[in-house]
Amino acid sequence: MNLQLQDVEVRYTGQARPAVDAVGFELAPGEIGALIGPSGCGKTSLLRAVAGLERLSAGSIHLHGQALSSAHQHVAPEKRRMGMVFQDYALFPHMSVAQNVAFGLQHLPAAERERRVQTALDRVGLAQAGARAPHELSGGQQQRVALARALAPEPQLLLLDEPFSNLDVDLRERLAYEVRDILKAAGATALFVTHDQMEAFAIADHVGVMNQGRLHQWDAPYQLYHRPATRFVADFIGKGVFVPARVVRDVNAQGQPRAAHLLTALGVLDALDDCPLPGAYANDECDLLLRADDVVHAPDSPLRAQVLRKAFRGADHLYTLALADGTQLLAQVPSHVDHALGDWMGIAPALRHAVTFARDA
Ligand SMILES: Nc1ncnc2c1ncn2[C@@H]1O[C@H](COP(=O)(O)OP(=O)(O)OP(=O)(O)O)[C@@H](O)[C@H]1O
Repeated sequence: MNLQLQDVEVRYTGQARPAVDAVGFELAPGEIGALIGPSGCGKTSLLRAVAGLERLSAGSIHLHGQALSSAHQHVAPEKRRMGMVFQDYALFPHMSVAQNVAFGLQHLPAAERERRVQTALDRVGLAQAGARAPHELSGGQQQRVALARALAPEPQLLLLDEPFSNLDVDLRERLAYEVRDILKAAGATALFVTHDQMEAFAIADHVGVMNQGRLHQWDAPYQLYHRPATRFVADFIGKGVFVPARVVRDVNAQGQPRAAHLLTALGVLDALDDCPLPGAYANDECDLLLRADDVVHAPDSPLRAQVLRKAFRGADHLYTLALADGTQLLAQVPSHVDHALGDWMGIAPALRHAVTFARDA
């Protein structure tokens, strides 16, 4: 196992609560991890702790089995063999692109240094740019040079702190996919922080969702969206609402107990994978997560909902709807289905598995 964090805690003096609170996860060699969460959740503090720029008050960090940080031990940042990429590129303006990339390679013989610089520039698609000055390059190209500089010393772990936040939206998205390809081609193990979940999903194999210092879930993007472990993750990732549901099991015509199903304002939801069993929640009452793509447009459906709001998003509309009993839903509907505010439209539930949580107090 490459990077291993166990019960990591970071405390700043004068702060009542730890900035990072009992966080643990593992990142295998060649994997890319991302940390996301609302502002102040502790993701930057955690990344800095891995880099050795913050000390731990509890827990431990290991890389390739070597202890780097604990409450009693602290390997200096420059001894950790980690590369870092920051949001502001931090290229040296008076050096050429090649000199920037060679910066961490001074200990190597000239020929080897030359080879590493060329390989790193090749990897980021800037093989011809070595002699140019940083200011002659676009923002995206400068960020790729910063990536080449971090990759050139072949670090055991690459840390990226909001690497795209200074770039415009179009470029960010393109560069995010490119960076994934570059890191995978280099076989690099990387951990990065971003506030943009789409970016995290585009790049990372595993994404950690943090809130108030705690890591709520460390999982593949698909799992975060479809199997959120906590109500916070369900809320933070993707669009959705919680609707009250009751877990029931009744008998079929032959008197056999049927699979458990859910009673909701949308009707009876059955044939669900992973439906909770009766008794899973107090009084069998829970809240069901309904994603915008769990509710589909169904013109002939007897289930009708009124359009409260709609947001045009190109390929689809995101409708905010209300059932006759006032229950609000979100529905992602192809944009040619164009209802006016106040219209009643037919809808149907289309979920395959139930994500439920204890009823919010
Ligand atoms: N040097 C510091 N001294 C004291 N408190 C700090 C320090 N750095 C961060 N904090 C506090 O620790 C908490 C976590 O901050 P951190 O910067 O890690 O969060 P973040 O998730 O990266 O936020 P953002 O997305 O806004 O950068 C916050 O409450 C912050 O105010």
